[in-house]
Amino acid sequence: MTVKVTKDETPGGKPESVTGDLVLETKGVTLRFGGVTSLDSVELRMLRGEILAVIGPNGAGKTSLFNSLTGAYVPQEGKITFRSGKGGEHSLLGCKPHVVSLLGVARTFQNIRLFGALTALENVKIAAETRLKAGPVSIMLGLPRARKAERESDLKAHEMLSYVGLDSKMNELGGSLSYGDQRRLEIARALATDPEVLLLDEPAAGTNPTEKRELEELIRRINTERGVSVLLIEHDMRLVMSVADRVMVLNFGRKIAEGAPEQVQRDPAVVEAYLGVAPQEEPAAEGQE
Ligand SMILES: Nc1ncnc2c1ncn2[C@@H]1O[C@H](COP(=O)(O)OP(=O)(O)OP(=O)(O)O)[C@@H](O)[C@H]1O
Repeated sequence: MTVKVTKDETPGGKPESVTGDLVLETKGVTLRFGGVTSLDSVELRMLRGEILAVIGPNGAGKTSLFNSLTGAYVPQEGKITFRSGKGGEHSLLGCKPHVVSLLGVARTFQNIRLFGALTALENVKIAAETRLKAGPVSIMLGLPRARKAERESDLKAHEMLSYVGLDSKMNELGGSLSYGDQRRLEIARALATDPEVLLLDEPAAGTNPTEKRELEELIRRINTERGVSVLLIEHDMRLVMSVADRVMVLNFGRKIAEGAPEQVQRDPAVVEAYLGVAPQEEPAAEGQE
């Protein structure tokens, strides 16, 4: 794999919330579509407070894993457990996506899913409202509880747009924003649900080099300032190697490697998965067998 790997120093270091306990765990997760096995006994162990990247060639099963963790797909076998920092252990297998979000696991999508005809602010407010306790009846009747919920979601949406650097664009339509801004808007929307774990599916796809650098900085801030554990799918190896604490590699639905970025990039199985051929042996030095 021809990527240069230097793990940048994280400004300010890791938050104290990195405790080393498991926040998300899968055991033997297997997902099949007819004859295609897109996940094959996948074991994921994500520590609270870490940035864990999931990489692998096209079709390796990365998005299938995200979809299984967030309730969009229901694997035929295995266990998926989320351990909330607020206490409680939850099985996510077969959970409805909105329940997964309420429990504290939020995501963005590889193919951006925003309401193009709503403003940036409205897009984030919708997500913020899912956290609040006002039901449709109290909203229709304009009851005090509903008005309070409306104010809170408005505040939250402003806060999150400002956090991702989109406050000056809050009244622009989601569909009219640049690709990089749409990706950040998706992140703001996910953050508005106050997640403990954030799943980012190819957040750098389609962004320019400046937007990539800003994204890298944003992912670090979300992790260090907000204490959010980040699971990251990304093809941009420079970004992965720069922000990830650990990397897990999938190929044909199976985990083939896991470890520190610099360790994983030297792993012969990973090099082979990316290049399609086994790495060349170093030629023996003269005088050696
Ligand atoms: N809904 C589905 N129906 C049928 N097959 C699917 C479905 N979703 C995923 N697959 C198959 O599962 C395998 C893994 O796909 P997946 O999208 O998870 O890979 P990926 O690693 O995310 O790929 P990429 O990097 O290209 O996004 C592929 O063979 C794909 O065709």
